[in-house]
Amino acid sequence: MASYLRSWLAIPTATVAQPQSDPDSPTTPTKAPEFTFTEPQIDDDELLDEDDVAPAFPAPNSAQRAAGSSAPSLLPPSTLMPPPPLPGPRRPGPPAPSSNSLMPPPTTTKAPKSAKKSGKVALAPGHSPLDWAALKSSGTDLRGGLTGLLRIPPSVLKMHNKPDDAWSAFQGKVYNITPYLDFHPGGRRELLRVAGRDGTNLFAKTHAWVNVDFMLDECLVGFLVSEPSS
Ligand code: HEM
Repeated sequence: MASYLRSWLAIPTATVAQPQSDPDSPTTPTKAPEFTFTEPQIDDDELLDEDDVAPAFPAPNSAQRAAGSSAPSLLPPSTLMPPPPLPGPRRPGPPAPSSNSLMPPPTTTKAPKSAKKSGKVALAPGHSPLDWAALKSSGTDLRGGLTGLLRIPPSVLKMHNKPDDAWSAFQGKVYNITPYLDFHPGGRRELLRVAGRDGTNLFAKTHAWVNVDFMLDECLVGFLVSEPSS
């Protein structure tokens, strides 16, 4: 096969017909060279190359050939390959823990020493974050009766420092935190620490990742302004 392809890829033999040079007649037009394509001679035997030869069957080293038969046949068991050995008994593994084999390895039973105690409190039933979200979107007044937003100086903020009337400022915005007290995952006491004052720093130290603007948007009462000069 390969030699057949080679013969096709080879440049065909070209015979160039030389123009008849006649020195006496210079006006004779010069003929263009003629190309003659010579078809390659393919020997029939060449068409069958080693690539085309089918693999021997049965394979030269097979049991069938050893038995002297060209077709598969039922051979006496003595001529067949022996079956693979059966898996033996399992090798003994590492020794089982002495106390209870169902216990996890001792390395995972101890709590990590560096784990910080969570400051979260158990919220009363009906005070989950989902309940807070539901309350916010219920249309209930969470601003303590205010209809507009106020300009609130620190002296006014200070006056709202009781659990039933608690305001706190976070990043320049003043919120009525009273309705949120029982919903705060960190507990009422923690949140009341910032009642009547700016809680921005304490908030950022505790959980900067919490979105206060979103959590308390319905509790916004106004904006923190500097004390008016008298
Ligand atoms: C009014 C603004 C506040 C909102 C909306 C708020 C909201 C939250 C939220 C959503 C969590 C749960 C955080 C989490 O699961 O990762 C939380 C936890 C907590 N908050 Fe607040 N918080 C506020 C103010 C404060 C302030 C001012 C303090 C501190 C004085 C505080 C102390 C805590 C503590 C200690 C936790 C528990 C953190 C933990 O150990 O997981 N929070 N708060």
